[in-house]
Amino acid sequence: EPNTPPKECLNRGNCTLPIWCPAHVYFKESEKEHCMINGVRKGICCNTGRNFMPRTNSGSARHSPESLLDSKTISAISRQSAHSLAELRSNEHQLHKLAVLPESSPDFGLFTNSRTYDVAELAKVQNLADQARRLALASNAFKRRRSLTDDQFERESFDIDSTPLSEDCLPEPDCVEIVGVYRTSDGSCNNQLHPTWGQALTANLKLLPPAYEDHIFEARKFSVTGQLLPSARTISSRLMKNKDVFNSNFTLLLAQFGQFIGHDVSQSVDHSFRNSSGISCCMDSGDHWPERLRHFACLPIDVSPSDGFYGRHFGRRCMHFMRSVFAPDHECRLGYASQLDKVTHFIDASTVYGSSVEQQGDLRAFENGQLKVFRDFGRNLLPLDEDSNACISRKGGSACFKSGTEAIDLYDLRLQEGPIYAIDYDPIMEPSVSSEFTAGAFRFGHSLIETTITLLKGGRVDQVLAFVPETMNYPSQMRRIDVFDMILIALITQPVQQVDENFNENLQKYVFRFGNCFGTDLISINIQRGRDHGIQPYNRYRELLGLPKFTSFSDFGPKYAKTLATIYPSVDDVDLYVGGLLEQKAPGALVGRVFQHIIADQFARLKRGDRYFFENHPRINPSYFEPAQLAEIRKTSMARIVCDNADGLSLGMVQPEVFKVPSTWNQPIDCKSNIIPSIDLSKWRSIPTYTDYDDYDNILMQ
Ligand code: HEM
Ligand SMILES: [Ca+2]
Repeated sequence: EPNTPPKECLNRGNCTLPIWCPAHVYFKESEKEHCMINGVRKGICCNTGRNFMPRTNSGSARHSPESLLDSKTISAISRQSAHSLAELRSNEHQLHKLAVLPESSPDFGLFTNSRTYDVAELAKVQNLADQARRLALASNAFKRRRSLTDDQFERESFDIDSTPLSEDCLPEPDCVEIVGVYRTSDGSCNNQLHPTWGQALTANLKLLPPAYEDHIFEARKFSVTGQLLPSARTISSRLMKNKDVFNSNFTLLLAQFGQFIGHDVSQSVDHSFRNSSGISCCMDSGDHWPERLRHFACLPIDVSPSDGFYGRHFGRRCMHFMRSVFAPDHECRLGYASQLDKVTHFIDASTVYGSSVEQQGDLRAFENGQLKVFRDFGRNLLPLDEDSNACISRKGGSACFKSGTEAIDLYDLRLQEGPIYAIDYDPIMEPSVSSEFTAGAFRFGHSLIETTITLLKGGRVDQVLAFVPETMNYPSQMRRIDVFDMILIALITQPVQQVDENFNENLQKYVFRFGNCFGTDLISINIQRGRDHGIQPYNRYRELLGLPKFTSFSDFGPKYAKTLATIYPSVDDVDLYVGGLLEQKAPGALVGRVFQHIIADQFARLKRGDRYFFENHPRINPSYFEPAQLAEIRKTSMARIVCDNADGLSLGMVQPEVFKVPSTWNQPIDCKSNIIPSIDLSKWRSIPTYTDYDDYDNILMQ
């Protein structure tokens, strides 16, 4: 840089990372004021916009709709949106005779993956979905009546607190009732000013105002040139390949743990009929439903007649895709729709324990604080689920067993020296999961997976299993006594694949295939999910991060330029998921800059926005750990967790860094060795309590 920006913001706002200041993408270059964060990172001076984290909010316009419309009109809008929803529901009722997903179809598998099982939870989800849709319909009516521009609607916010529309706002949890020593099971009351932040069954946030076609909730459909966008399947089939390209540094455990964390923080829910059965978005014949018979939440993917797999072999023209349900806005405003996250956004092992008091009750033994277990050949497995259908679900991580089968506890994996307590809790940092993360960047993991997992026994190949469909949703494999160790060994030794345009063929053709000739295409689903969640095209995120925008397809590199140009009308149309997979890798990273920032932003939110983060100081975190306990926690490692959870049948040695393949510097050692330290639980035996934190700090200093 010819001239380094000043350390502080001289004229306006606070110095923040560009990703936390979406409003800057609206500034002209000459209006942008740069600054330095901690003297090392270039930041931007920020004080305006929505969904962003700077300290001041003075630049953003907040209106009450009453200042723009009289209360009679507001009431009319409220009635009208209730009426429109009722109409949608009555059409849905008609469809129920026609368009129920057959349970044997691959699309049913996809649906069970993103549905909700528990009757009480389903009712809650459907209620919230209705509220949110009414608000979306009201937003639409409001925008039209007031002739608001798209731009105004994106950047300004319209409080509806004191209007009849507020009936559909998210209810505030009553935090006073809760004795706040530990996390609540649904994540509520973590943030004391915004008790719904991070709570289960609340909205994903958006890093940029969404790219909805109508700026409110309809999925993006047209190119910036005005032409139709290419179908998600066209992009998948023309651009994505099935070559094996390994990354010989990292092990499959990295992918597995990534998926585990991903599902701890986010699970979207597909629309279903009121009685929980699946809605079919394509006719059994493989054609699209005529418009009038298509459910309002269906967003089926076009399949071209020349499609080499679904089209030519199976005569399909339509790929099932159901939209995620919406959630009401956290702050009771009119505006664009956001999607509902069923689980607690925080990293809190909700994959294991569930995201509500009811789910926890179901899993706990209520004896010595332990979980219920299923004793199988002398091993403790998770309890079996009475619902055999759950076998093809993602309920709590995996299936047939209640909750997750992943027998790993969540510990922080850094063995680092540093201040005893973290000091960066930030009560204005919204911890919610972003759509960009969960419906885009964090699905980079799908590219890591190779076709098979090889199980070894005594150094010989015992079984070669295809990830899809032979391991996915077949947890009964786990009951073969020696399989668990063999899987663990494979996870810590087999390398992942590179994050790129290459995918395991099964993920592109046979996901949820079961007994059928074909399954669904996860890559098409990911691209369509991005459009469903209103994720902006890739280039907008370059802008958001302060990176130069791509001006032509050749900026993606010669390898992709030609193919991209035959698919997309403009470089400004490239979907985030696609651009993120193709972008040049950042130094030392598995992914490129844009995915890297979106992922880093998310983990920063999840840590800094979580009052109960385990390292937080007792002043902040009421369930803090004693320094001696923290020291124990920090001793542990993923290697120790693998060792301690193995059955000890064939797994007796692991390399200290299990996310990396064994090497000269990372040689397998005996699980009994204290080179892989264990946690000393005796430090939890006596729990001193401090009433005065200054005392506490004095003890720390000694
Ligand atoms: C064989 C391995 C895997 C299979 C078959 C698989 C399959 C799926 C499916 C079917 C969905 C739902 C798609 C939709 O309806 O939008 C999904 C979502 C997702 N997957 Fe994977 N996945 C695998 C591995 C991974 C890995 C390794 C990661 C990350 C490192 C990952 C991250 C995610 C995320 C973040 C979501 C979105 C969750 C949500 O918010 O609902 N997956 N996956
Ligand atoms: Ca969680």
